[in-house]
Amino acid sequence: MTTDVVEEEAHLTLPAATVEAGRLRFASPGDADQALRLGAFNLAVPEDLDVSAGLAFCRTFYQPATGGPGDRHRGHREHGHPESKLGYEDRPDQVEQLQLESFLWQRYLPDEVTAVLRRMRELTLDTLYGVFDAAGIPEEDRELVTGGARQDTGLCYTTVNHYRTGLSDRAGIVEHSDSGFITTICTDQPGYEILHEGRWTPVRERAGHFTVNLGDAFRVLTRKLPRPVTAVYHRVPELPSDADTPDRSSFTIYMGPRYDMFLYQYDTEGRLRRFQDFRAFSVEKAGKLGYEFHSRV
Ligand SMILES: O=C(O)CCC(=O)C(=O)O
Ligand SMILES: [Fe+2]
Repeated sequence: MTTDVVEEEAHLTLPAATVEAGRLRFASPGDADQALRLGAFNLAVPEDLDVSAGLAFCRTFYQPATGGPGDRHRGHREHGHPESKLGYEDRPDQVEQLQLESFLWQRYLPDEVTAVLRRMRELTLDTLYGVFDAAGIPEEDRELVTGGARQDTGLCYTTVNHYRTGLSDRAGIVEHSDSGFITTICTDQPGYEILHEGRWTPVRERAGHFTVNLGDAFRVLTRKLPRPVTAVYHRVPELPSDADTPDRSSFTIYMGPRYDMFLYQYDTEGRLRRFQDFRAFSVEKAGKLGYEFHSRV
């Protein structure tokens, strides 16, 4: 008798959390520990949040403008977004992306998309504060290190990603860590992988959940604390073109320091110190990874 051995690629299941009445709750204390160590976890999509307008926008933003000048669903490749320091980017991987600061959503995006993003911004803020709790960051320091995330005076933006499967011989999105404190990702398909114990590992999708990444600003802040946070290295490998499957979409909410601020770090005695100018840090990081830093920042 022969036994068929099905080689299955090892998938990783991320720890899970929910936000209830504005407070982040991990499924267990073990999930909280693992989330900080991995720098990634799943966050339940609240029952009253319908993300479909956001995913629909991922499938139209790059299309040529057709409607009147007021059509904010399309035409973002050519738009220019003069008010934004970020805007549209045709990247060297499969992704073309639109990045817009939160104070510009109302101006440039369809109303129903702005509504979804605002709700996700609230959720991301509650989640950030929950991770600060888990990492032991004193409440009185949070305004300073985030530049006022609660008042929306830090840097908050959305990234809208279209994975162009027609472009072959390039990654979906190249490996990177996110630069800020936190990124909440909503996607319609698997593909997200993290570097885990030295191996690129696909992450199992958890239905009804966002993926949350913790970034460089968190890693720097907590490096010398008893519970250091990892800035998760992540990527999406090249996605094949498939007539039966629409191109992969994702959109995110990012929160980090403003580029005119400092990154901070606790020393071994727990004293908060300036670490590095965040813009200089970002330019240096872009240089190491071989890409151009936003020319308008
Ligand atoms: O699309 C994804 O799953 C990840 C996107 C991402 O890493 C980013 O926008 O920084
Ligand atoms: Fe990312």
